[in-house]
Amino acid sequence: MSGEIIIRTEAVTRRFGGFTALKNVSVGFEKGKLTSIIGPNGAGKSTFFNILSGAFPPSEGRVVFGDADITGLKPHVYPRIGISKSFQITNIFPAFTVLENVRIALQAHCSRFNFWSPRSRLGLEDKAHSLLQMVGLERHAARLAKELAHGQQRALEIAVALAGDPKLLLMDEPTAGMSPEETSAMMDLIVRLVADRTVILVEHKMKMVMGISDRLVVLHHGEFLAAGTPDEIRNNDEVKRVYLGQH
Ligand SMILES: Nc1ncnc2c1ncn2[C@@H]1O[C@H](COP(=O)(O)OP(=O)(O)OP(=O)(O)O)[C@@H](O)[C@H]1O
Repeated sequence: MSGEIIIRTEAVTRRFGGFTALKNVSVGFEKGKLTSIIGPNGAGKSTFFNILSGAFPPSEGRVVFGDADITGLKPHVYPRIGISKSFQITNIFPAFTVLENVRIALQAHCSRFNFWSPRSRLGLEDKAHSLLQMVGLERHAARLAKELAHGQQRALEIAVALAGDPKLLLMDEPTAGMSPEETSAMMDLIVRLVADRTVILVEHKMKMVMGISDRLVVLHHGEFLAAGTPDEIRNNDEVKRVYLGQH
């Protein structure tokens, strides 16, 4: 690994009662890259993701973003420091149009003063349209969010997550429940997103992550197993052993 590290964990452990779901995990994530966190069922992927995204703090260890220790920072502060996460369609207002959903998200990131000036409102409208273009929903701008197909709702959710122009985007299973066509559209979108920012995702679909990731982090039984490029991971004997018999 040669590039600048945007976020890292230092000896992160997470316990739930007497059970240790994550043990002493230290991982650095490179800036401007797409890194996927993989591992068999119960490996600790979601727990690790939740610690990175601030959903809950580690029992031990630290999370460092840039130079700042963000361990235990409340989730609502994350967008302000440049970290967004995309994992729930509940971020969307179903009875509002696609455009309104993005506009509301943009407004949430504007100061009141700026928002009411006619110039910034115009800017807001343009920005909303360009975000919709980015995620491939421009032609659905006037439709109600609830009328969109599942894959399109996830794309809208990503536009909402991008409204704060995050440096780091965290995605939990972005293609969950998607058809093959929707999965392929989402993969294209994720690759486009990485042109301007860092993306970390958790995903079960191995073929997908192998195809689009710059780097992979493999967890197993709550422990760090390996990190590297898709080729390095594909050829890693320990990883092969862990995935043997799985698909
Ligand atoms: N809130 C919790 N309370 C108790 N145990 C938990 C909790 N969250 C996770 N675990 C346990 O921690 C372990 C790791 O779970 P986690 O969901 O992080 O794994 P995962 O790799 O995301 O799994 P999957 O691929 O099945 O989604 C599992 O054994 C799980 O049962």
